[in-house]
Amino acid sequence: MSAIRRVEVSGGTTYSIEIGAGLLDDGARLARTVRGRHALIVSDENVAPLYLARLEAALHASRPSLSVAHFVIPPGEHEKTLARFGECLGALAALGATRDASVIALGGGVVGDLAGFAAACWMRGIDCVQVPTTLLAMVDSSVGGKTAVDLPSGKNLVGAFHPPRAVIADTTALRTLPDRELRAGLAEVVKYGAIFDASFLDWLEAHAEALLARDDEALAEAVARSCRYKADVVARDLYEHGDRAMLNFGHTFGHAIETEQGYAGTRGDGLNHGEAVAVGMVLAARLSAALGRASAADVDRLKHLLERLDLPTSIPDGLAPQALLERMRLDKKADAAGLRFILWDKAGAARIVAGVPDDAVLAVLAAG
Ligand SMILES: NC(=O)c1ccc[n+]([C@@H]2O[C@H](COP(=O)([O-])OP(=O)(O)OC[C@H]3O[C@@H](n4cnc5c(N)ncnc54)[C@H](O)[C@@H]3O)[C@@H](O)[C@H]2O)c1
Ligand SMILES: O=C(O)C(=O)C[C@@H](O)[C@H](O)[C@H](O)COP(=O)(O)O
Ligand SMILES: [Zn+2]
Repeated sequence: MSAIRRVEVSGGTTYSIEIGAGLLDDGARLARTVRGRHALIVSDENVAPLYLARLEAALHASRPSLSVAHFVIPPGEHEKTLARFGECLGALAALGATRDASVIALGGGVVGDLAGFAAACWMRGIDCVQVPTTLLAMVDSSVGGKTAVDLPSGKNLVGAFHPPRAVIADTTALRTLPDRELRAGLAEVVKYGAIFDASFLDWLEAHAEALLARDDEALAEAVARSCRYKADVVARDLYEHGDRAMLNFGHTFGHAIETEQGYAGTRGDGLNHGEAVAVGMVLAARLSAALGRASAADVDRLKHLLERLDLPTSIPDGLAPQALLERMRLDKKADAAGLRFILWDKAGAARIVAGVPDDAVLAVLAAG
């Protein structure tokens, strides 16, 4: 087994993110994170045939007394719903899950958000162990404790902050990830450089080809560095009263696109989350430049890097600017005073900005 990278997350609850090849088969490591007698593994129909039996076997070998059940949903953002959340709670009830039970989220961010929210709510909160299998989930959604489901009216509108008990990321799972989903994860990786550290953008520019070619070392390094950026801000601001909102760079635009497209991304006829964030980051960067806050050169740099990673950088056809603006009004950063955006001062430095005129936003949306 190659070296395991470990990132500690503090801020209320403390837990470890462990990143390495082969961790899915490390039953002892998995079992150490699971208290009690019951564990419900939540997964989706793409991931379960690949990894569920392995995870169950590893757990059983290490803790034969553990009562393990699974709840498997169809794949896709359109499944991150209150209805599936209810079914997941039903699966916990059928298992007889007590307050020391665990939910194990085996999959991408959809599974992680849904399973995490079920864990947050079952008996007012039980453990959730995140076992991310997409790049996006390894670098972002498995960390930090944001859990949620979508409503037709907006992304992640029903949820809770519920930090995981542990995150165990087996990087070999990335070998089966479709190219499109790998690229989607890279969008959130670029986000960390864009908001926190221009030197990480340099690193990404130097390693773009290696990442796309799934070089093990480059991917593991990208995961670990991303987790460190996220752990750092989550430790300071778990509940997103301040700096954590930087992680929403590109998301006000991106979530509006996903919602307006009816969460069609993973069904193939819309943008998935990472793709929508890629477009959203370019729009947020353009808005920053339009308001005199960032240079055109930095906007071009970001766009060029995303293009090299084969990510979309413009709004898909058929989405009206006014409709997207209306979607943004349910963004969770908005308050009684209106919308707030994460804007750029320059590459590697972002801030939350209120009072952005609708006209400026509409102009950016109209330019695509
Ligand atoms: N909670 C957070 O902080 C946070 C952060 C970022 C994103 N998110 C959420 O995460 C979701 C997006 O997550 P995602 O990009 O992982 O999408 P996803 O969960 O839909 O997974 C993408 C696709 O890859 C498949 N898949 C997963 N792992 C695989 C593997 N190893 N091999 C083959 N196929 C595999 C899935 O079945 C799915 O079809 C969105 O709902 C987004 O809102 C949450
Ligand atoms: O962890 C965070 O904080 C983030 O904002 C990470 C985002 O990448 C993620 O998409 C998150 O789910 C968005 O949160 P929301 O509060 O805008 O729904
Ligand atoms: Zn995101």
